[in-house]
Amino acid sequence: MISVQDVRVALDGTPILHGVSFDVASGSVAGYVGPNGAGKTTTIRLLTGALTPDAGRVVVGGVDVVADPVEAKRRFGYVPEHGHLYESFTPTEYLAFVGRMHRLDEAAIRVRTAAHLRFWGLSEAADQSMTGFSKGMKQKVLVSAALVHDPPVLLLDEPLGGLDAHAVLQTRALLRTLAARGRTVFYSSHLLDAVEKVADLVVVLRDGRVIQTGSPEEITTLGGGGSLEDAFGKLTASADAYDEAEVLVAEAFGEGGAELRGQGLGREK
Ligand SMILES: Nc1ncnc2c1ncn2[C@@H]1O[C@H](COP(=O)(O)OP(=O)(O)OP(=O)(O)O)[C@@H](O)[C@H]1O
Repeated sequence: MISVQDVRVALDGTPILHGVSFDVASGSVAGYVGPNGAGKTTTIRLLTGALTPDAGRVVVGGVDVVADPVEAKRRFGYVPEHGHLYESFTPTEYLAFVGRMHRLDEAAIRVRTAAHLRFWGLSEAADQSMTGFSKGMKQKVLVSAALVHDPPVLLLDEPLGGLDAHAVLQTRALLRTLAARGRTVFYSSHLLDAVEKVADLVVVLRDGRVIQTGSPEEITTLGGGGSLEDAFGKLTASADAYDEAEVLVAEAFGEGGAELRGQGLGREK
């Protein structure tokens, strides 16, 4: 489970999170969504212990991240937005390296590495240097590395970067399967349709505050029906994107401006 209670953080003297609270039960997937700059990555940095809150409490896998950072780190796997892996390694070497850091025995490392690489269709590339890997292939290795020690909690920051349609489906199936087996999944993303399809719980963040928490159905109902994307637009009070695009094109190309607001000529049918 994950519990974040009344967390406040300032960075360089600027308050970024203003009393953020939410709970994610074991066996569920939480989608953490919010506009650019809302504070999603800052929250993940708190969950991983990379950042210490100025106030409040952060518990991951039942362990207080500030009080016992070493034990907390054993409880989660983390897929960062811009993950770094040692590209001169092969996937087999890299996953073994990560597994050894977690003190797994060699037999467990072999079994888990083979299973993960087979799942992602990377068995044939298992012993190739990752230097020439595509972004998606590297992302699959990063997800595998986050899971190699079978953590009770999985933290993902925009995990779908570079993944093709099939890999997106696989990721969704993997997250749902992990949740069904009792793991806790925390999934931060801008991709609302992806979140809608996988999450039991959606936490909507805006300007460093949780403005809504509920199932995808509850959030869309609160937003007046439609898709999670529509509800998100209303909840986060973002301007009508089609109106804004109209004004941009008009202003940038000298065809007038604000009077076009509301016409939304390019609007999808
Ligand atoms: N080191 C820092 N010093 C000062 N402000 C920072 C620092 N890091 C982030 N911020 C600010 O904190 C706010 C939240 O940033 P954060 O990266 O958590 O947002 P986010 O929701 O992950 O955004 P995005 O969706 O664009 O990745 C932003 O306004 C950002 O400018």
